[in-house]
Amino acid sequence: MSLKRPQMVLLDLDGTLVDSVPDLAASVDWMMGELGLPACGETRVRDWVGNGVERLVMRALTGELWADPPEEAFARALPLFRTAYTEHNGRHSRLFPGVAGGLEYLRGAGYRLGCVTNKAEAFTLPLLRALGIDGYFGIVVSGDTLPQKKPDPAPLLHAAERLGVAPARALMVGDSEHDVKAARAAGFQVACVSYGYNHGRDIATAQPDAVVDSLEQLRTLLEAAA
Ligand SMILES: O=C(O)COP(=O)(O)O
Ligand SMILES: [Mg+2]
Repeated sequence: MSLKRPQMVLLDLDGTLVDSVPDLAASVDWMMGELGLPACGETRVRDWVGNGVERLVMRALTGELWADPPEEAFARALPLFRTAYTEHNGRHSRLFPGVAGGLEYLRGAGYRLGCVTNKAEAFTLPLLRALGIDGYFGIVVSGDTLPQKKPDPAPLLHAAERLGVAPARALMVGDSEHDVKAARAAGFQVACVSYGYNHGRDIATAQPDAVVDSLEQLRTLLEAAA
């Protein structure tokens, strides 16, 4: 499907701009060690990223995507994870191939840019700075900026309002079904990257308007937009 030319592009963080799994997995595994529990490893953690820090910790404790651990275990685990991730965040996280070129193109072509992530703000801003990409975004909406996270449309609508763009002229670029659902509910167009984290499922099944293999391919997509 071809896109209508947007005025604003909002980019998801984990799995879209940044491969953050090595640092997240190291932090989860340190937390598990402190709790006397077995490590989870990068492969499982990759399938658990995308719904914020609290849900990641719940997934590590239960081994399930949507199960709730006992409250007491969660209350012990969350501060341990936060301590570890404050330490590890950005250490081994890297931009995915094509991100630097893609952001440069988008800025050069005059698109208003924002970052909308479910990652908590205390981790989002240092990570964007560590990777040298904080300067691209006119707005950053983190997982705890508002009471709602993606797949709720509120973070996307908040960014659109702040940047003065109508939802119909906005494009969300993400890696997971939560990005697609949030974009649909907000009345945005949505493109997804094929390389990110989507709980191990092919993102095409979430039916975004387009799938790209690198952010550099956004150029082709946007230049073809009507
Ligand atoms: O789950 C997280 O903490 C971050 O996820 P997102 O950047 O893909 O929204
Ligand atoms: Mg993501």
